[in-house]
Amino acid sequence: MKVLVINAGSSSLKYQLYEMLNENVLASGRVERIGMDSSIVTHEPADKPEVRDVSEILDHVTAVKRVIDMITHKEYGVIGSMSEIDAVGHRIVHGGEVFKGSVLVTQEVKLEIRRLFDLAPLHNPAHMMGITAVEAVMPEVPQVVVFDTAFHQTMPNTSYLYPVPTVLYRRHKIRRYGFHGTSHAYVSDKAARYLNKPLQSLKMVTCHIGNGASCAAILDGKSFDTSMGMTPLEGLMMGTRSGDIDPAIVPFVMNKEELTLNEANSMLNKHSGMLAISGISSDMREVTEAMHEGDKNAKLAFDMYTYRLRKYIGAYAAAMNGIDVLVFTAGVGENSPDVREAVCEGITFLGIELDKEKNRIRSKEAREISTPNSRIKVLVVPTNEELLIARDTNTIVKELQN
Ligand SMILES: Nc1ncnc2c1ncn2[C@@H]1O[C@H](COP(=O)(O)OP(=O)(O)O)[C@@H](O)[C@H]1O
Ligand SMILES: CC(=O)OP(=O)(O)O
Ligand SMILES: [Mg+2]
Repeated sequence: MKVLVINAGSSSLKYQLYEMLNENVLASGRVERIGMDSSIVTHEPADKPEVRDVSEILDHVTAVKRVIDMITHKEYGVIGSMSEIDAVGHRIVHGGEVFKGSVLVTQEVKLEIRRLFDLAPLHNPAHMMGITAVEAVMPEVPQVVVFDTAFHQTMPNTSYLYPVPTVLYRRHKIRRYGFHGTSHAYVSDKAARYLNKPLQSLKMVTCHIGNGASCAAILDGKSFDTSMGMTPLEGLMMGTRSGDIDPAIVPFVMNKEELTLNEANSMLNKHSGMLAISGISSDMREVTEAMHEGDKNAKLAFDMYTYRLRKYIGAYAAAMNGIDVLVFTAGVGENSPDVREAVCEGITFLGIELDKEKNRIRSKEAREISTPNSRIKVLVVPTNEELLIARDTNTIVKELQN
């Protein structure tokens, strides 16, 4: 079976085409700047050179058509025609309390995703555009949706409720949902396999630190707590998101600076985090580089970022009454030895002993970076959200065919 995985954002659409027989990626790529004056299309076939193209792509339907053109192209395509695509799997950020696992797209499912627009205004409307675009271009092809929130639906109410009037939960479903669930699920499973131990027997903290960043406490193989909340704003300090702050700051600043709701939201989501503190960039590479060149604000941003991460790891070790495995993943977690070292060197009392040389080795494989004596195993596990989406899509569509 061939599965096309789509991660649609408001102005971008990323894709991967899988052959599920051997879980090979046939091609991947992205359309960026949808709806802007010049959109950029990047297509990476597995065995051919990368293709880049700048053109005008005004909406998601056109973007999906371009993707199909790319993967079926005579020269740089990887399949003969669109009819070879058996199913499409989508990443959906918010599944609320309704979706506890991946499902086939039906009218009802689409209605539910629409009902969740309120809870994820930046993400879910864009995903819906992806779904309707695929429907328009490939009406016969079954689609499956895989939710970032689903893995965290196992959290106990002590983890997911906020200490605010309970009417807010009953009326508006205000609670912690957590995100990056597909990634936390993938890397925790992979880490247990790497260590050759049953996942259920390990107390794990997984750190998905990319542009968005979240930690999860994994107990008995299930999500027990996670740092993102009702929206992907809570928790760790991120590229442009503040993470945890005193909630009283919001009405205070709105009043003092005469900010609208949108402006306040934008301040915390787009103009905070590492970008705000470093004054340089939201990108950890640029911040680290500036820090090594002696920039004080970059160093402060780096120190705050790693300090806040250590606090969460400590909190989750306490929450689970122990920790056996610490996992780093996503853009920063997989590629920044500086961040991993700063985090691990600050929590040695927990029983972490980092092998500094191993930590500096670059690799795309899952690997251990703690010493043999370290009581807590520290691993770097490259995430693969797309593969899990492809697997779920494959399973659900196969069941449909039987
Ligand atoms: N070599 C590197 N060193 C430090 N940070 C890196 C490196 N490569 C990537 N990153 C960080 O990874 C972040 C992107 O992570 P990623 O998981 O790809 O994000 P997204 O949330 O967009 O999927 C970038 O902002 C960058 O800071
Ligand atoms: C939910 C979320 O924060 O996603 P991303 O890391 O892709 O921004
Ligand atoms: Mg990501």
